[in-house]
Amino acid sequence: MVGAVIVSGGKGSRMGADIPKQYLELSGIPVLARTLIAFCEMEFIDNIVLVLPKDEWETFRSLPYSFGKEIHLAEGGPRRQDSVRSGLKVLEGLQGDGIALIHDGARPLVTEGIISEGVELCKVHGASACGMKPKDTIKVRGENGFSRETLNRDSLFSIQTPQVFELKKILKAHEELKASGEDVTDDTAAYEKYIGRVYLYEGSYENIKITTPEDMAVAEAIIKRRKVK
Ligand SMILES: Nc1ccn([C@@H]2O[C@H](COP(=O)(O)OP(=O)(O)OP(=O)(O)O)[C@@H](O)[C@H]2O)c(=O)n1
Ligand SMILES: C[C@](O)(CO)[C@H](O)COP(=O)(O)O
Repeated sequence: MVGAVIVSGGKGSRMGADIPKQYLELSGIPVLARTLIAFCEMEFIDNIVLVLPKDEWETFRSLPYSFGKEIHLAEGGPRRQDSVRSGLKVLEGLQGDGIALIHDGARPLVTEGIISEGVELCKVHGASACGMKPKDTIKVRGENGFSRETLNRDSLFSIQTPQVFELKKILKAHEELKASGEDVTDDTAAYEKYIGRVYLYEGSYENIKITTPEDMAVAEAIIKRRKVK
């Protein structure tokens, strides 16, 4: 079985909006609804778990959308990794084992191709995550503000979601991570620490994370361009 955990338990503090960023509308449809629709349209996805702060469950249930698949709710935690763990546990209750896709609720422009390629590559390599080569030169900045080093861009990859794993393995990695008290910024880091390597494939420069206000304008422009194409 294949399940998706969509994490939307964050505060959206960098967006600085009056409402949680997942309810901001892009061409009339909330960010989170766009993300869920993308996953609900995929026939091979058996289960969808949405991680949300408990006090947003009613707001979510009152959204005027029928997603065509049951959306199971899990409670968000203080850090992204806590929200992911919470979602994976609910997914384990639903399907026991199989494959788990983990995706940011704040990445509404993910495509069918990116999702299905991630699953296929996970089946071949054990784990996969998409990303893109950075377009800029990447430097290490020293504490005093001066440049310290220029990294070799050929081997750098800016990581996105979905990230795809065997459910039991990524849950084990997250349980170990919790016990260790360490922080990570994505699930590949948890997997690499306790399980093994992750195959990295090309996502899209359009698969952006809605993080700061200008991301909304960029996302609107991408949606308009897709309509014209
Ligand atoms: N405790 C958290 C923190 C983040 N996320 C989710 O992880 C994704 C990526 O996080 P980010 O874009 O950083 O969202 P926020 O944490 O909400 O943003 P900010 O850091 O600006 O507050 C988002 O879909 C967010 O809702 C989550 O489920 N639980
Ligand atoms: C998971 C992620 O989107 C991969 O790029 C990213 O690490 C999330 O980071 P954030 O600081 O929680 O936005």
